[in-house]
Amino acid sequence: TQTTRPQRLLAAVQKNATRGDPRSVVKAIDQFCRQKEWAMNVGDEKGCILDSVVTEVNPATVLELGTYCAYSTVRIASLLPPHAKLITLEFNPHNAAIARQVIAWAGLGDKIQLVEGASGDWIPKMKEKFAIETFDLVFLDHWKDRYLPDTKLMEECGLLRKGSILLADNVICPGTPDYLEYIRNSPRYKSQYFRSHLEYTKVEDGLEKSVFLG
Ligand SMILES: O=C(NCCCCc1cc2ccncc2s1)c1cc(-c2ccc(F)cc2)cc(O)c1O
Ligand SMILES: [Mg+2]
Repeated sequence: TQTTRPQRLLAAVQKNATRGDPRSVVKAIDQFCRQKEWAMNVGDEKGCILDSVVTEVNPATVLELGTYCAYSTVRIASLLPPHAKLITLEFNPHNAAIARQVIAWAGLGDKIQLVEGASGDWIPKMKEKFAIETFDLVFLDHWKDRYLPDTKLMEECGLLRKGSILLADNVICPGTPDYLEYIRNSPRYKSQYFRSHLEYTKVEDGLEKSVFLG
């Protein structure tokens, strides 16, 4: 029977990446997406911007909304200090199953907790279920029309502290106009746009980095 794109991406990781070497997993996925099939990973160009934000923030707690095949999950976790924790939410059970195997191949299982379900359901349960106070860094990469409601939900649930960083993918393509409008005009955030391109293409896209001011 026909394989899925995430299954073919996982096969490329298992064929071309070294077990326990997260950067080789990232490289194998980028190679697969450039040479074989496009996939909606943050990619290598925006990935470098992501790397610089992660190393600058040096977060102890990270929330990723939208795992897909765990490309950015692995990319972020490979830069975290020891004992730091990354929680990643994925809605699609098939993608989650593939992501778990990519995370295992990278050897990052002890830093990453993958949770299956919808952000709107899980955000209100974060504190009690995962003993989380607040997140130092949130990477938004899920449904583009959920960035704004979920940011408001994180505020309401007290998951953001003065200095928490939100980093949002795809603010141009596919685009998150209501989120950009809110976050750039709210007195509670200081935002900065990092211009780049849609993964593996020449189409404009970018990351919006916002600091919660409390
Ligand atoms: O949709 C995208 N990403 C979200 C997938 C939805 C997965 C979800 C995870 C989750 C977790 C918790 N609650 C709810 C949800 S929903 C996405 C799409 C494109 C793109 C760009 C140009 C195209 F022509 C076609 C696609 C590029 C990207 O970088 C993306 O990230
Ligand atoms: Mg994205």
